[in-house]
Amino acid sequence: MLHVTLTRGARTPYQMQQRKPKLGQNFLVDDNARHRIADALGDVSTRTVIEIGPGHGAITTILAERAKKLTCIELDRSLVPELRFKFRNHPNVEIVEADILETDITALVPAGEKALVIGNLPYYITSDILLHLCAHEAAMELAVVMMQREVADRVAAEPGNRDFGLLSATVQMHAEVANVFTLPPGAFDPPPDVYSTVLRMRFAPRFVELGITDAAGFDRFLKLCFQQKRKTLNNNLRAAGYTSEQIAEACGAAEIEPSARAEALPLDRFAALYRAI
Ligand SMILES: C[S@@+](CC[C@H](N)C(=O)[O-])C[C@H]1O[C@@H](n2cnc3c(N)ncnc32)[C@H](O)[C@@H]1O
Repeated sequence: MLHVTLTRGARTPYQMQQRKPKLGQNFLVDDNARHRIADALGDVSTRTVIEIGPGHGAITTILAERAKKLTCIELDRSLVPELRFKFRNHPNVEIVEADILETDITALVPAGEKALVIGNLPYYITSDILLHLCAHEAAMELAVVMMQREVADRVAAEPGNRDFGLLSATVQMHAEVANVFTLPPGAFDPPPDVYSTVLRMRFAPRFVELGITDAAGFDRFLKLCFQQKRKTLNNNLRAAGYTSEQIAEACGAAEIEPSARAEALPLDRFAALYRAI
């Protein structure tokens, strides 16, 4: 007979065989941290919560006791039976085997409600997940998401900061972003090579306020402005096919120097430039 003695935080033989680094599987093993991240969602007793990548259920276990409804999206099919077994006595918990990027988040949220989203994200697709959340912003109030610290710094950066870029501008058009806390690699098993930061994103699209009627067109325009981060707006927009005259005129109307770089512009200036051009 095999006898295994487990210390707190140690993995069972079952869990060891489950780890798939390609799926970004760095499991949260710091007990205090998993409570802090769950607490950052606030009162969920009347809410629908969507968890991205429940893994072995570090955060799920806490929210299963608190949420009115908890829907967990897990891509790794070998984790799904374990999760379904673990939460078999929680009728409020649903484990869905799916790729979050292929999931219609809006369809998971009952009509008239706004969901809360939580996740210790798989880091290899963090930006894609953030953009996917933004695309479904109307169905959500808040997301509390953990990601590599450097990516979180970029998402939360303000104009003029060297971290401010396309990801910052795009996400900040859809949500107010706040840094919640940062964790060292030792909070995870296996420990990643990087620190991790939890961000709170409160969905509050700014398109109407900034006079943008075509959000998708504006997102595409931002990509052109940041095409080459170190180049001036004039050069990036020239490369995108605008003439010098068009750029000079639009920059004049938007009160921007054509020699400015996109990383220095606040969102309302991008909006003014888009409207003018
Ligand atoms: C960083 S782990 C977090 C696991 C767990 N929530 C925790 O904190 O310990 C990321 C989880 O996302 C899952 N995952 C990876 N890619 C995914 C995708 N495209 N859609 C849904 N889940 C995914 C992984 O299998 C893994 O369980």
